[in-house]
Amino acid sequence: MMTPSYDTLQWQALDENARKDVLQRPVLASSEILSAQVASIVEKVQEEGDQALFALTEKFDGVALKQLAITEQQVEQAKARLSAKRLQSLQQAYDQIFAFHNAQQFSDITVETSPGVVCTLKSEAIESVGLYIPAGSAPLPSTVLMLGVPAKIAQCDRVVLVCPPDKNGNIADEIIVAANLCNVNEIYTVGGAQAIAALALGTNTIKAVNKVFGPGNKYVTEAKKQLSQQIPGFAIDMPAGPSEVLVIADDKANPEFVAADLLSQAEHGPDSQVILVSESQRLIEQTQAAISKQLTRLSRKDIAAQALTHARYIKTQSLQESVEVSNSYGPEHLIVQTESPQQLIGQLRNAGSIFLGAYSPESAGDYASGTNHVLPTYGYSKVYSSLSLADFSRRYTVQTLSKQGLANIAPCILELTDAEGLDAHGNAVSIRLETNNEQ
Ligand SMILES: NC(=O)c1ccc[n+]([C@@H]2O[C@H](COP(=O)([O-])OP(=O)(O)OC[C@H]3O[C@@H](n4cnc5c(N)ncnc54)[C@H](O)[C@@H]3O)[C@@H](O)[C@H]2O)c1
Ligand SMILES: N[C@H](CO)Cc1c[nH]c[nH+]1
Ligand SMILES: [Zn+2]
Repeated sequence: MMTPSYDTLQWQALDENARKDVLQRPVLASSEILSAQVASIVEKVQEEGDQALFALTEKFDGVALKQLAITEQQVEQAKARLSAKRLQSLQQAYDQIFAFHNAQQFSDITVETSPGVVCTLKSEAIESVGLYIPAGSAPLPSTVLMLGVPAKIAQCDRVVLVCPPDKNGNIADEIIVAANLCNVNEIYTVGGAQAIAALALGTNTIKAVNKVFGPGNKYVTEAKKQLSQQIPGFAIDMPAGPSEVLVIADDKANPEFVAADLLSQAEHGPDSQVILVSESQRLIEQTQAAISKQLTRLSRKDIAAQALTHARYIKTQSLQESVEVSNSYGPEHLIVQTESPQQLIGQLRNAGSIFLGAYSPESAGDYASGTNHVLPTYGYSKVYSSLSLADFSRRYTVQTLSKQGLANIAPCILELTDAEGLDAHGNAVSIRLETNNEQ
């Protein structure tokens, strides 16, 4: 097991460059090599289609698959193997996620911006969507619900799920059953960058989709980025990479709770990043002691210990300064365990999902409170939103102007077409007002 780092950094003592270094994501260090590796996987899928999917699965997942598609019979078998308790928990999580996302339904917005000028904002489901479910390190059925529930509510025509195989070539029963709860139409056993390439480019077996959703490791995230830049009309949800959590805690926080929260994300993978920011030296030291004690009891202690080698413990001068550190890092998850966390809402910026108070662990949002756990990482929470129902549809506008409505705004339009020197635009307005057209 690797030795976690327990250095405490005094924020005040760091200059601007040192502060940037401290808040850098660990995975970005090798980005050029990563980009070349992923580009060659994408090229192989483009050239060889299904054959590449089988070959790359054998190379990276260590299994020789006979087929990619999961059959209806396999879905029924997966259901039959799960215990009643597990089925009931999947159903309960589904119901709560459904409740929160169903409340996000869009209604048309119609505004008569000027007499006779009627503008409407409408929404329509994206036709075909691909859901990436990570399973390299741990199979994540909870992610199926986070992606499948909004896709179902949005009524996307075709919902395709991809997931890497385990060492026996299988997808976890819980993933298949969760997909079935969400009415997913197709399930394929393939993961990594090659799965994203198949969804974006299409192969004989896996037809291309319009948009790919879901988190994944650095290969998956890089493939999403590259393909969305290369293929016109193909989109991705967001860069949702290795998990991150930043905890702001004050002197009154329970160090055992804080340690448990940090470990809960450290166990995702060696690339996960966990950060504690506090103005209390005592709380930091007690949390470090609690981490080293709790770590030894975890089944994934080796993975968590690796992530803890780049953990950060940052001592600030005040709660206000802790908030500033968090805002400049832009964490995927932000947990606030302070005396009055509600008072910080409004000041807390750039976080994908915020958990307030001692009894709001991130695990609640990861599984079952109802919010979405697919969230921007790498600091993209500064510009991307957490996943929601809106991501599964597109908005478009419709407008209708009466002749009088057009006449009312014609002087404004003509003045501006003149300013831009675009006569044909102006003509498309004036020709209508000059013509006696009864239609
Ligand atoms: N941001 C979010 O919202 C969110 C949510 C859930 C999970 N996550 C993150 O998702 C990630 C899941 O990662 P994972 O690895 O467990 O599963 P994964 O399914 O993302 O990746 C596994 C695949 O990676 C490919 N791969 C492995 N080694 C490779 C190599 N050397 N070269 C090329 N391809 C290779 C393989 O094809 C394998 O199937 C974790 O980092 C977790 O923290 C993020
Ligand atoms: N914390 C992850 C997002 O970063 C989501 C997850 C799934 N299962 C457990 N956790
Ligand atoms: Zn998690």
